Amino acid sequence: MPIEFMEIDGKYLEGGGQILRNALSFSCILRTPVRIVNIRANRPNPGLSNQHLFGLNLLVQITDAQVNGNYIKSTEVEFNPNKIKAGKYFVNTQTAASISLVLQCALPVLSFAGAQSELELIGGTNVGMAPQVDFMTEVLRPNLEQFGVSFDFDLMTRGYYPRGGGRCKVHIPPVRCLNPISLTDFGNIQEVTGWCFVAGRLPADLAKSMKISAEQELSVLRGSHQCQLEAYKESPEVARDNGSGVVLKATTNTNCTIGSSSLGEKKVDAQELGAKAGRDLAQLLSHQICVDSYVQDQLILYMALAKGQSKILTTPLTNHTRTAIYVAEKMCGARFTEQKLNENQVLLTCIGIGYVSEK
Ligand SMILES: Nc1ncnc2c1ncn2[C@@H]1O[C@H](COP(=O)(O)OP(=O)(O)OP(=O)(O)O)[C@@H](O)[C@H]1O
Repeated sequence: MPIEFMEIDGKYLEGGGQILRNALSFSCILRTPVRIVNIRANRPNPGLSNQHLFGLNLLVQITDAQVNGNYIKSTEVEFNPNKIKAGKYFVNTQTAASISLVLQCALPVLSFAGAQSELELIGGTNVGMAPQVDFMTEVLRPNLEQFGVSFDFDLMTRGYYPRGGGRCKVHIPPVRCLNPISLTDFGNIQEVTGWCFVAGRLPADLAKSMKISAEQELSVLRGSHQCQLEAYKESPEVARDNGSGVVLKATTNTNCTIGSSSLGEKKVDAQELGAKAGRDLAQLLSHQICVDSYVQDQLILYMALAKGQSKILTTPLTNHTRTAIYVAEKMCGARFTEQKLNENQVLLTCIGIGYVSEK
């Protein structure tokens, strides 16, 4: 019998790599064969790039999938997974391809593997257009924990653009099903924490200046919360190349974790790096939203699979989120409703399908 593939249009709205990752993750979990066409059609370099190909091939391994089109620049992939296998997996991207984005597509799949898995990843830990690994562990993870999903993350080395070489081990415990979440009450800010780092030949003073400018922007926040930012230089054993950045997070007494970040380019304007992350976080907090705009799109798949109604109070929806909703609704039949409360706040509700893993 010919295989019936569900077709996902990779040029829908955002038209980037995330459609591919989400479609593949759903495909593995639901055992739905999927054909993704027009991959990354809205990007200047369409088709699979390194990070996408390594993510795809990892999922091929995890599910013994039959696959067509898994090569660089491919704009169409057919993917037919078998059962998810828990185990030890290793991916060396040999570039600065984002470790976080490889993890983004593998985490939900391995969470439903029925037993603990270990994933060793080599690539970029703090690179542009992707969550820094610190954002994954400090900001995204506490949000995912509300669904019952978690992971342990051991960072051995950091990898920056262009050489990469960052290395981590991720341990992923199994879950059978996901709790629905309700993140709609901002409450009061409890604590603001953050990390301002430099590495390689960059002087430690730059990190201090990032910290000062971030603190200045955060000082507009009212309340009795603690603000504790660290400024440091990575040791040469951990980071061999030049790199710099800031990751900030705020927690509230109602279990919200909201983050912001910035990443240094070749020429580092330390003051602006700190100020940008500080300004972004201060603005999110002044709008009293519970889920920031980068966590927003990364929760869609989990909301769709959770049992029953999930609700998040968040920023106006990003194109990444609308795209993730398109994939989720098409692939698993979950239903999302968006209610605009005002210019800065949207209430996003989802009736999840209550997926339960086979094992
Ligand atoms: N600064 C950031 N902080 C946290 N998350 C981020 C940040 N920048 C991007 N992301 C997340 O990374 C993902 C990027 O998806 P996207 O499809 O744009 O990227 P991609 O796979 O690198 O492909 P492409 O090259 O096609 O853009 C999204 O989930 C987005 O929320």
